Amino acid sequence: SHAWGYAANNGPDKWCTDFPIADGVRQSPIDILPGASSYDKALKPLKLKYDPSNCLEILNNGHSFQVTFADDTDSSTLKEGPISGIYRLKQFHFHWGASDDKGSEHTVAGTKYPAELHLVHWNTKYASFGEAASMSDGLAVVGVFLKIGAENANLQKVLEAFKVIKAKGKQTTFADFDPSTLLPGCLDYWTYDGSLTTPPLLESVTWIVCKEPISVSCEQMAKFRGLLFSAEGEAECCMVDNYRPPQPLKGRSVRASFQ
Ligand SMILES: CCN[C@H]1CN(CCOCC)S(=O)(=O)c2sc(S(N)(=O)=O)cc21
Ligand SMILES: [Zn+2]
Repeated sequence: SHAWGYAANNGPDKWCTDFPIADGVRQSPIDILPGASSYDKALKPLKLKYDPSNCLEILNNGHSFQVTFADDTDSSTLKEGPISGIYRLKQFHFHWGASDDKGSEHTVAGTKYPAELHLVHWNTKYASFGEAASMSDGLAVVGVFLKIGAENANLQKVLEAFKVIKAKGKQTTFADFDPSTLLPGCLDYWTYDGSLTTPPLLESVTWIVCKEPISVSCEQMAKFRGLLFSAEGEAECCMVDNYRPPQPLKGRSVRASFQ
């Protein structure tokens, strides 16, 4: 069986063949309906603490690009919010479209954003990321929407690395980056129980989606679209539309940390 991707022959509508959980009860992303979400006053503010020295490398994995972090200590963590305990930052990555009218995975009352940032954390009650990824409370992903506007200076360092990770399988060292510079000023969020949005689609994610987007310029979005799904020597295939569409809610409730 050919590897999964986002094309017509291996994209989201085909994933259920190799990953039957694609039709599961807590799949992500979803369309968030603010009017149907319930304010929960027990939800705490997000407590995010990131140490830039934990930043290791940036790589093109053929599905997105991701920045990976050292996760052998509690120096880059997510606490409070809807979760209990300590979750460590493992990596962040993005999803985006071929044009500015699509690209995010979560949508808000049907509105698609041009891109979405995911900060992936794992529950330290488990011995490793790999073990946590298979547990119902194993992962917590913070999602941040990107909206077309002013150039985002905090993205420049990431964009500059693209020239050396253009093709699938390329990676390079990436140091001293503080992912908190990519968070919006207001950390109001929606939260619900979901899954990875790519295979293996594990139903182990507490989703925390920020209401406020961060900005990205259309020139910066053009650079995202200059990355390739394809490896060196293969026919070039632009890395665009690497997003899964919203999935059925199947009775789940979405809580809001704000009124
Ligand atoms: C391209 C593969 N993407 C996966 C890779 N990982 C999963 C691998 O787990 C097996 C042990 S991951 O936990 O880093 C992760 S988080 C998200 S998302 N879009 O839902 O934030 C996708 C993925
Ligand atoms: Zn993602």
